[in-house]
Amino acid sequence: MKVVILDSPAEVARYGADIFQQQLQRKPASVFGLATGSTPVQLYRELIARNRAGNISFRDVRSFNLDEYMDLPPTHPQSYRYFMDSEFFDHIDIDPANTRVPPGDAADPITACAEYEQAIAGAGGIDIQLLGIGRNGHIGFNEPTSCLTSRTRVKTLTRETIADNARFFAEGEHQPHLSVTMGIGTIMEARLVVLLATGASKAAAVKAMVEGPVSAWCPASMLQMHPAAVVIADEDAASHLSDPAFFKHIEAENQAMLARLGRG
Ligand SMILES: N[C@@H]1[C@@H](O)[C@H](O)[C@@H](COP(=O)(O)O)O[C@@H]1O
Repeated sequence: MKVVILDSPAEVARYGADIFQQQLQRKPASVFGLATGSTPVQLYRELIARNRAGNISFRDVRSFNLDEYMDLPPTHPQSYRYFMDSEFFDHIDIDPANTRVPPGDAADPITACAEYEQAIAGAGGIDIQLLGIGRNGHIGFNEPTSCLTSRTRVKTLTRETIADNARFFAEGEHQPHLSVTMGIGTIMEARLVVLLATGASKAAAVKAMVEGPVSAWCPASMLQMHPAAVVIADEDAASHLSDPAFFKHIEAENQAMLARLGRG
């Protein structure tokens, strides 16, 4: 697991956007696994700006989102489909038909989850999976105790996650307690995983993910087993790590090596 610690959320967004840009230059028809939440919004804005400037194109990209609430119609402002359209897809040159979000409103979610997995496999698998992290270490909606090899399925949200996300719902408004999420096994099959973490509220989860035992109590800790996972954290989110200076040293060495190889 590579850990990159940067000064600010803006730098986290730029570093993440650079990874997507390099991937698009290598493979214009990339398959992206995308995430919602407040953390990736700046990265999406950065990608939108680069798309508008003509530096990158999403014309041939296909995308699969990580998760969706159960029983919220795609037109609901808190649905993740609505979020992705309004925060990202509506502002870039992606073909809307190539964007998929898990089937939260399917009449038969079990069959629909299996079809979602088949669609990812049919697209050739995910090149980059973008992730945020919940305060309890969840990724997607894979809450603590999730099976570490799980596939796309219906998941019950913890009380903590429901409370964390309540800020997005109006008082008295129905807030789903169920979700459809890619599984941890699904995420682990992505060729590259990029997890963004910003703010002090994520510091304990980041420490558990990076330093803790691999455990279903911290689903993100499974990324320690991924051959190509990059955690991009700001100083606040990295503040509980035992030795942040070591990760900075590694990154400086990596950048120097890339510069020597002419890939900086
Ligand atoms: N299902 C999403 C996750 O994919 C996201 O990573 C997490 C953190 O959100 P935020 O980035 O707003 O802190 O919240 C939600 O529960």
